[in-house]
Parts: sequence; structure tokens; C-alpha cells
Amino acid sequence: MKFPPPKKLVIASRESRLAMWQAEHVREKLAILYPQCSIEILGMTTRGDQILDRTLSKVGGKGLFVKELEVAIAEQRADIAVHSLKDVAMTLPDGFELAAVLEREDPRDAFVSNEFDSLEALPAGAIVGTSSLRRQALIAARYPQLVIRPLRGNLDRRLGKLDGGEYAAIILAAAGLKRLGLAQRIRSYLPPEQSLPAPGQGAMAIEILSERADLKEWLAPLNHRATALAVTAERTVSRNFGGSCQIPLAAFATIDGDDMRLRAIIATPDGSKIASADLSAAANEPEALGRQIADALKLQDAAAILALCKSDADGDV
Ligand SMILES: NCc1[nH]cc(CCC(=O)O)c1CC(=O)O
Repeated sequence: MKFPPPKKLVIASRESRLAMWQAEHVREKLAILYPQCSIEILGMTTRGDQILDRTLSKVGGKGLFVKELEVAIAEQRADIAVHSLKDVAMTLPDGFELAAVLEREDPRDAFVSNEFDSLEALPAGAIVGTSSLRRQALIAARYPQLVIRPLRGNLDRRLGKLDGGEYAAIILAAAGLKRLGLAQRIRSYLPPEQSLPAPGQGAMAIEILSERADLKEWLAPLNHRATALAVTAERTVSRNFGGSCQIPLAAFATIDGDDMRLRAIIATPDGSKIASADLSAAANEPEALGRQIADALKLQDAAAILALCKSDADGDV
């Protein structure tokens, strides 16, 4: 140990119930490691939380949930920021890095409905709520008879809209529901074969200023190696396609002993064209496997899919 234990730490977090749960979870872990340390949570509203009326991918994407927290760190109002890794841009701004990735919760998508048990059980024309381009494309490809409508807002708000009767069913990440004690709302799980998760889904990450060697040392025990390797592979795939959330992209890695299996999909938003790849390699070289999967997708004419997605995005102002 080069640094004495911390005396005071401030955690920046969004104010949604899920974000606060996650920040509290990190606080508890740090309190066990550093019982003398006083740890505060600084809750803040981000632009991503304020913009509820437009599709997020059209107004700036993932960075919107993270920027204000990074500003708080840069201005030294906070030491660390706790994020859902899924919401963290593939390339961090200069001077920032992820100091730890915590053990992954259930990475699957969940089917939530008050009336129906599964996507298969929905009648033709039923309205399914999701604003994720990935979920939209994968559902449209398999269930063309269903109607997909946008659904934004925090988890409670989305569940409220389902209960209000606007949708027959909605799709949410199982991880968020489980963390908030809402697992009883899950009617069934979408297996990865049916709805391959987004890069980083179910994992939390802690962001710091790269220059804070003290924080790197203090946070190292929170890093979960298998999760960190898996999400590195997943995020490498996304980065190879520009790292934006304007493309329906799924990437999901699992680790078995020394081996990693990485599956990825890119698609057009309407699900009419899909490229998928499934490869295994040594778990300790996640970036190589991520690049290999991206190359395998590109060989399936991913370029044509990307061009279609691009013209879609440009067409809608
Ligand atoms: N895009 C919002 C978001 N970011 C992280 C989660 C859930 C928790 C997680 O995946 O870690 C969610 C909600 C959802 O997709 O249903």
C-alpha cells in the first residue's frame, strides 16, 4: 500500500432511484473496506434525466447521463462517479478512466406485463414499449406482428406507463428491476439467444480522474475481474462501430474458466437486416476477441446495415 486509507470520499450519482441504489451499494462496499472514512453521496440531475420527450439517441446519446457527474469530478466536488456501465460512452473524455467494474447482475432483458407471460403470448398488434434501438430491432425481427412504441424515463416512470394501460408489455433490463426489489414484476426473461444484451448491461462502473493514483489503489478491491474482462470485449465491439447508440448493437460475453465466448449483433432498426457473430478465445485478451467479432460482423456486410441506420438517423430531425 502506497497511500494511507481515505478519510473522506464523495460519490457523484444521478438522482434516479436506481442510480442512488447503485451509489449506496458502492458506499457500503467502501465503508467495509475503509471503516474510518466518511463517505457522502452527491445526487445530481443530468440532461439525460431532463429530456423525456425525444428519443435519446437523437439528442446526444449516452454521454448525457454522465457529463454532469464528470464535471463534478473535474471541479473536485466529487471523487468518484458510479454509473450503469451501459450508459457510459465507449470512449471517455481525456483525463477520465474507469477504476473498477463491479460484479455483474443478471444481464438479461426482462419481459414485464400485467396480462401476458411472454412476447410469444402477445396478440398481433399488441404494443410493446422500449426506446432501445437494440430491443426494437431484435423484437421486430422475430415478431413482426407486434407494434413497438417508445418508452422513456426512469424505471418507476416506465412501470407507471405500463400500469396506465399505454402498453401491453414493456422490456426492461432485469438488473435494474432486481436491484430495486421489483423482480416480481418480471413475467419472463428474454434469453440471450432471443434478445442479446447491450454492451455492459447489468454491470456498474466507477469513474475517476486518471491522475488520482490514490483512488485507483482504494478502488481496486471493488473490481470484479471476470466482469471487467467481459465488458471490455463487449465495449470493444461497440467502439469498432463508432460507439454510438444510434445503431442497434448487442454484444455479450460470458466466461468459462480461461475461455471467453463473445456474441454480437448489429441490425437495422426495423430488424430487416441482421449480422451476427459468435466466437470464443482466451479470456485474458478481450480486446482481440472484440476486434475479431467486429471484423466478422463487417464481413457480413455490416457496412450496408450501418449505412441504412445512418440514413434513418439523418432522416429524422
Ligand atoms: N438505459 C437505461 C438503463 N441503464 C441501465 C439500466 C439497467 C441496469 C443495467 O443494465 O445495469 C437501464 C434501464 C433499462 O435498460 O431497462
